[in-house]
Amino acid sequence: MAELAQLREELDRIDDQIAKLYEERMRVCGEVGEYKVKNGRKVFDRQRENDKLADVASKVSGDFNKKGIQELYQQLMSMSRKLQYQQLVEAGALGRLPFIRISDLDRQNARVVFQGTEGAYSQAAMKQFFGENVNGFHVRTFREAMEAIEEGAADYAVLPIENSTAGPVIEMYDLLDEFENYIVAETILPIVHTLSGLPGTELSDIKRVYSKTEALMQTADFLDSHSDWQRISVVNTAIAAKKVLDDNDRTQAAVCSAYAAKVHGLSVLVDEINDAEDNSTRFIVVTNQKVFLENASKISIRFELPHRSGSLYSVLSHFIYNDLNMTKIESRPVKGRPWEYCFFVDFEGNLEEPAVKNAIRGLREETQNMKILGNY
Ligand SMILES: C=C(O[C@@H]1C=C(C(=O)O)C=C[C@H]1O)C(=O)O
Repeated sequence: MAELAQLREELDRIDDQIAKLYEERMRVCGEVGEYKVKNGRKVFDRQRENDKLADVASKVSGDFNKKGIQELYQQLMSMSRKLQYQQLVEAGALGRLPFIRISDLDRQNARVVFQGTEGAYSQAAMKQFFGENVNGFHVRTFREAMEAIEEGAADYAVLPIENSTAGPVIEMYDLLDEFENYIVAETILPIVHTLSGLPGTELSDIKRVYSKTEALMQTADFLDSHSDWQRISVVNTAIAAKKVLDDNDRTQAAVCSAYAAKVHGLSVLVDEINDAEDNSTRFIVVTNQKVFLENASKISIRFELPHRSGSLYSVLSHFIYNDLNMTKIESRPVKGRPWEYCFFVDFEGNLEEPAVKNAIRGLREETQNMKILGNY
């Protein structure tokens, strides 16, 4: 058996050839890139790549090597594409994205919709973003809010997308996918729950506590210290507050925001009863136009991928290669196609930056049904 040093020398000789061939291949890819820039051709050619993978696999023996050379070529072709996308940037041929830059949102005159009722956290988020005097109205469901935007009954909707402790609002991702509405802003609202009741209520009077299931869960430690209180779920924290007022009963209390308590004429009996001190919810501001603020710094996109090993890995390389910081990824099943997934990715950037345009160009060509959900 040969010595290790000897074997390594042999590998070095082989690698010298591979490195030279790699450079030569990339040089030719650059020429292909020039041709494509000149003739307005797409960088990615799926058919050609599939043929190439089949061809190289047929030239080696054994499953292990067939798989290995295919992986290697996927990587090689991905580098080749990146070189060509870079050539597009240099030639100023990245094109225009179908989004219009604006300098401000008209917060004063906007008509804004939120889901829930008077005193809901969504309403607080709306006021936080649009101001106390906002021209707002509420609907019963998230879908109705999306419809109001799509139809133009409202200019903007303020909708929850993620809670710091409970995670994503899954329904919102499906609705963003379904509707032609776009995210133009986001606002993070600290969620501070109170125990509220009729003015003059003593804690010793209370027998029943009403709230939304999630709010009861987020205040479980506090409620556990009053284990004789019965916990009852209703659809919304603000509706719980309204019920306590309507029933005019001191044996009842609600877990709701201080704002909901105020709106429904209740007194805060105990403030800040949530278990996690930093409990907060991220709300998005949605509209029916493809616009983005000039200082926008975060982009949300969705796309589908072929059901093939390595496809997500290959697509995510566009963020790494363009030095873009990916901040979030979610996956959701594709409707009507069992076990296929659509991905929602957030990353930092503005649609006018070349690195962003470059990544989006690559992603659009290499994924299916890519949609920009907004830059905000
Ligand atoms: C080089 C080309 O561009 C891309 C890269 C390929 C490669 O590196 O072999 C193949 C197809 C294209 O997706 C080409 O079109 O031939």
